[in-house]
Amino acid sequence: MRSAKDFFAPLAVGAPTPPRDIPWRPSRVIHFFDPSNEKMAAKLPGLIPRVDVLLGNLEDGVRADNKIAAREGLVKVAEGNDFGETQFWVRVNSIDSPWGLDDLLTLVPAIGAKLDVIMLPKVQGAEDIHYIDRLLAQLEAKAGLTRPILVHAILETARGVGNVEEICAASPRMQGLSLGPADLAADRRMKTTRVGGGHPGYLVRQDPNPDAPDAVRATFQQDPWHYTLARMVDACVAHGIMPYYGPFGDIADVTACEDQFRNAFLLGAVGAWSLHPVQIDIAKKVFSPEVKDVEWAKKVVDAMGDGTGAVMVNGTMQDDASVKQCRVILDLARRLAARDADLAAAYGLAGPAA
Ligand SMILES: CC(C)(COP(=O)(O)OP(=O)(O)OC[C@H]1O[C@@H](n2cnc3c(N)ncnc32)[C@H](O)[C@@H]1OP(=O)(O)O)[C@@H](O)C(=O)NCCC(=O)NCCSC(=O)C[C@](C)(O)C(=O)O
Ligand SMILES: [Mg+2]
Repeated sequence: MRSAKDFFAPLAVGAPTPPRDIPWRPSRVIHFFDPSNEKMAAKLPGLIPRVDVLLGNLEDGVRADNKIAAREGLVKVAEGNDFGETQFWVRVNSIDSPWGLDDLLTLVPAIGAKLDVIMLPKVQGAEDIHYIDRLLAQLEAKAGLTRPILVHAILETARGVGNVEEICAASPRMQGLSLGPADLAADRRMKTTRVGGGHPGYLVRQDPNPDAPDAVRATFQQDPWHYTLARMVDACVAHGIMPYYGPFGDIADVTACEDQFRNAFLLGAVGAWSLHPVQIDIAKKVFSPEVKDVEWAKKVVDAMGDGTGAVMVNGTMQDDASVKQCRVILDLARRLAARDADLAAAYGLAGPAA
């Protein structure tokens, strides 16, 4: 185990100092594209200003015979676009695959200065983060980078879920976690073949009515991802990093996608992935607080004065704890409003500096 005293020392001579805090930037939507797909790459100039995070995906979803084209395509995208306020991330291939090492050896020297975050799939434990932590420090030093690249882990194996705390704590570079529901379902031997979302068989049923034993009993679908997501949120918050819901594979079912994203938002996630342009606005809407909730939060914060004691607001008790809940909403609304004039107007909060 590393000493707490050198946790923030660079892991290679000449590498940038590891971050003490993960900077907050809007990340309601992480938009995935395949850099080997020219049609998708052609859409990027229009997509970049619409998304909080643009992510070039090199891993699953990219054909094996396109892996090198995708890596090279990502370099071209980085070189040929100005990302403005939008974050630029990559999902590299896993470190046990034939491509993971070359992804890192190519991308860090070529476009490391533009890459905000490297998303690492199939993380099993702290040892995977330690490996990439040292390797990135060596590559950053060699490339003369002055800003450390952050690391985001996908939780998509049973072992990864079991080690979630250690993964979050493994490096000051850790930026966040996403849920990988498809690989996780397979690894756990769950019997759903869907990419995220619910399942009609995963339900609870209303008790029988003794007066009408043959009456239809209502059923209520449950969320099979609730346990994992809640565990991720606790681990991330405990270590000062950010939890994200992952993908929702039923692109055509925009209603269920919105529901799944909202469940994650309510539980504490900061964003979700979009796999198709139709999911971008869903994520942005869901992960921005609703106007009525911002108005309520303002009202409670105003009524609570210095934030201590107990008062009644619209028939409900508010105290030191509930004002903190309201500040969570208001703080997020303020941060988003400061970057988005439309949200600022809707919330009645200060907008971007002119
Ligand atoms: C689902 C697919 C095949 C439907 O693609 P399509 O072309 O059949 O759809 P479409 O509706 O016909 O597309 C309309 C237009 O939008 C374009 N388009 C479509 N998608 C995008 C996009 N993302 N970004 C930019 N442009 C996009 C597409 O090229 C087309 O352009 P056109 O009008 O010029 O013909 C396609 O959207 C796609 O490949 N999306 C990304 C898939 C992906 O990244 N999968 C991996 C992430 S999920 C995962 O890995 C799991 C996890 C976490 O690991 C685990 O749970 O274990
Ligand atoms: Mg996966």
